[in-house]
Order: sequence, then structure tokens, then C-alpha cells
Amino acid sequence: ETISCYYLTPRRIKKVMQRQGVHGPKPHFLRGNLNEVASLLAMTTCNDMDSVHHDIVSRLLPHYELWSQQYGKRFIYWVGNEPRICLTETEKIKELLSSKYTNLSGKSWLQQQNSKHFIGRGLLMANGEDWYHQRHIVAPAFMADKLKSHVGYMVECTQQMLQSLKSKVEIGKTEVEIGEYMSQLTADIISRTEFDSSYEKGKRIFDLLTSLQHLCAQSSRRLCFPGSRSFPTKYNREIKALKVEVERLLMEIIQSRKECAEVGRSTSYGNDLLGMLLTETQKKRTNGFSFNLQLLMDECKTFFFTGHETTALLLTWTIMLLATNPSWQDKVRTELSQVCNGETPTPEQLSKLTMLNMVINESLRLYPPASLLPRMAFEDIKLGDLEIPKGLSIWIPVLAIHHSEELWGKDVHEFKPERFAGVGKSYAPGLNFMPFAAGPRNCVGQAFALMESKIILAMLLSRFSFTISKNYRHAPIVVLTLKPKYGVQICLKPLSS
Ligand code: HEM
Repeated sequence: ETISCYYLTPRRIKKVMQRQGVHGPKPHFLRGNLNEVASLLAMTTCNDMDSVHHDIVSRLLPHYELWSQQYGKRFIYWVGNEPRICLTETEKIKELLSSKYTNLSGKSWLQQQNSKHFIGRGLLMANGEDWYHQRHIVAPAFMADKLKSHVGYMVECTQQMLQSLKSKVEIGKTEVEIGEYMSQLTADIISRTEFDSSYEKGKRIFDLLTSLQHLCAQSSRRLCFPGSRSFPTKYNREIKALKVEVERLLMEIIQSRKECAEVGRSTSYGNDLLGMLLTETQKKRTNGFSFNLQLLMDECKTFFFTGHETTALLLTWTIMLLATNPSWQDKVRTELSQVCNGETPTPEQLSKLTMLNMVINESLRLYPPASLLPRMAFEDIKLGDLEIPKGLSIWIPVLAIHHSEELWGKDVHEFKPERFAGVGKSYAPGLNFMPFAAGPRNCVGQAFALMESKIILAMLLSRFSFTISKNYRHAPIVVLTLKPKYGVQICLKPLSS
């Protein structure tokens, strides 16, 4: 199978794509176009941006800009031995992400390899039947009524964060790097709501996962061929050691939950995500799918990771946008005082915060934390007139779609939340807007993330007003997710209420 994946299929793919008039840069032996991508990116991201503006595609996807100009909307390039088609036609994307193709497409071997030691085969990286079973096991943890029961924790964690901001301001430290606060807060919330574990306990897990993420991200730029990941290099040893340590800590959390149930202190494993996963490990299955201990740990890692970083980035970018657009900050604050009257928002009130919702959408459009969607065709598939041969990987550059002048108009790079007015009523941005992907394999945590973000922003905005600090350096980068390279420094001013 390896041989067919590495030597035969690419030749076939090349032929099928050429026949359809899909071209791209010439690949080099073994490295494909990795060197061009790396050197273009090194050039565009070596400096900060000269001002806070949002035209970031040429900075973050310079290869996309170059090749889409040279070869057209659809082009093909090579990451090592893996051929990729870049797809921006939203009708075709819609079809690809629909239920028709959930079994015929998924995460590629290369991606699975790159995250093997990071989040393993948890939901995000699973395919086919494995994915289907996992998705059905975890989905109930993110239903509306479950989410409502988390509001209390979310508010409590946010209050603690606000308290620590207040203490800082009181001793005269009015400038803070808000990204760090958001990252800690969302980590705290996912630990408490889904694992019933304190932030301190979870913190070490997050730190280790972050280091693992960085190491594994490096590997996606390294040359990869079958077997190379098991060489005992320093790099591989480092990854192994971190992985062992994360899993040891997770076992502690898992073990203590199991003991709680087994010594009879509680009647079940609990009904948060960890409890539901543990219950699943006890079930005997006949259909060949087994939820074993390794999968349990992979799932925990997956949710520790997906459950906090992306949301923290959404919050951080939104705060940067509000800090640089004081009129929108005022608008949202006015709405908050009208709807919530100075109180902590309830789940019912959250849905009435339309200005806040518009601001969050606009932030997700300009700075989508997950800026690319990767898929691979496991069979030959046909998207309209486009044939996608088996083994071709498909890259959907969400960031480029969100910044497409053709789709959004001349003011595409401007911060204009009003473009989302009426979303959910008469106006649907449809597939021009896909920060959480779409179809059956969309973000399972979307409602969780949005509820959490609204609570945090609402509480922050009613306690403080803020401006961007002169120390803020606008330098967005993509390291798996879209981040501000040096964080977001803001100056806080407490509001009297
Ligand atoms: C603003 C915050 C978030 C954004 C922008 C975001 C975005 C996304 C996107 C684009 C995907 C599809 C990835 C792909 O298929 O390649 C995804 C999947 C996923 N997300 Fe999120 N996410 C966010 C928050 C969360 C939260 C809070 C959780 C969990 C509590 C979560 C858990 C997951 C999981 C488990 C998947 C994999 C789903 C599957 O493959 O079936 N996400 N997310």
C-alpha cells in the first residue's frame, strides 16, 4: 500500500489533473514545493505589518496568492510526496463537506502522521467508521441543555480572570497582554466543564501539549517518508518524552475519576465529557469499534487542545479589533447595558446580543483561528465538473475565501460588523463564511465556543474599556492556527458601575 501511495498514485493524479487543465508549480524530487512555500513565507512574515490593517492574505498565504494568479483558481502543488489541490470554489466545497462524502474523504495519512504523537487518532484526526462512532459518543456533551449547565462555571472562571485584571490595574499596571489571559481562561473553562479538573491540574497538560504542538508543526515542514518518524533522532526522542508525560498526567485525571465511581462515592463516571468517554470504555461492542484506553487518552488530548486554543484566539483577535475600533466597543457596551442591565448575561440574554454577535462573526471572518481545512479523497470523487482522483489531498484556504473581494466586495479587508446584520433572520453568509467548517464534520464545539466567547466578552466589556497599546506589534502568523506573533497588548480602564 505504501508503494502505491507514494509512487504510483501521484503519477496517476498528475495525469488526471493535467487532463482537466489543473496545473501548478513544478515539484522537486522528494520535497515537492515545500522549499518555495517556506521561502515565500519567510519573506512575507519576517517583518511586522506597517500598520493595523487586515489585508493579511499576501502575508500568510503568499504561495496561494502567487500560484492562484499564475495558474488560476484551481491549482495543484506538492508537499513532499503529497499532491494537493487548492480549492476555493464554494459550491464545490459545499458538496465536498456534505454527508455524501463523509466516508469518501477525510484526514490524510500525512496529517495523521504529523499529529500521531500530539492528539493521536481522536475525533479531529479520525476517519470513516472510527470517526462516525466517536462523533456520536461526544456530540451529546455539546447539546444545548448540556451547554446551559456550563454557564455557571464559565461565569465563575471569567470573574476570577477579571479580578486578576482589576488587581493589576489597581497597582498601576494598566497595560496587559490579553492573549495570555484568554488562553488561561479558556483552558480553565474546558478543564472545569468537561474534565471537572482544576486549571492548575490541567495547566501542565496544556503546557506539554503546546510544546508537542510546536514540535509536531515543525515535522510538517520536514521531509517525511514511511518509517522516518521512528528513527531515534533527538527530535523524535523529545516528542516521545513529552507524549509519555502528557499521558501520565491524563492517566492521573482518568484514574481519580474511575476511583471516585468505583469506591461508590458517586454512582456513575459523571456526565461531563470525561464521564461519557469513560462510560464508553466499559461498553462491550460487537461492531469492531472499541473505545480503548489509548483512544480515551487521544480523545482527552483532542479536546484539551481543540477546546481552548481556537476560542482563546477568537477572543484575542476580537479584543484587538474592539481596541482599535472604539465606536464598535461603545456600540456593544450600550447593547449590553440595555439587554443585561449591568448583570451577568443569562443564556436567554446571550441570544439577544446582536451587536456582539456581529462583531464576533466579523472577527471570525477576518482572523479565522482555523485558517485552512484539509481533506483527502479516499476514492475517486466528482465535484460538479471537477474530477478528484483518489489520493489527492484537498486544501480549502478559509482565510483566502474570507478575504475574497469577489465574494465580499471592495471593503473586504475592512472591519465592518454591519455586514453581518440580520444573520440568522433573512441573511445567511452561507459558504463564503466557514470559520467552523460545514457539514457533518463541522466543529462539534461551535455552540460551546460561541456561548463561552459571548459570556467572556460581555463581562469584560462591562467592567473595562480598553485601547490598543503603542507596544502592540501587528504580526499575524499561522502555526497551525492563526495567532498574533507577539500577543495583543491593550491598556485597560476600569468602568465605574
Ligand atoms: C472559536 C473557536 C473554534 C473554532 C474557530 C473552531 C473551528 C473548527 C474547525 C474549522 C473544525 C473543522 C476542522 C477540520 O475538519 O479540519 C473544527 C473541528 C473540531 N472542533 Fe472546533 N473550533 C472552535 C472551538 C472548539 C471547541 C470549544 C471545541 C471543544 C470543546 C472544539 C472541538 C472540535 C473538534 C473535536 C473538532 C473535530 C470534529 C470532527 O472532526 O468531527 N472546537 N473546529
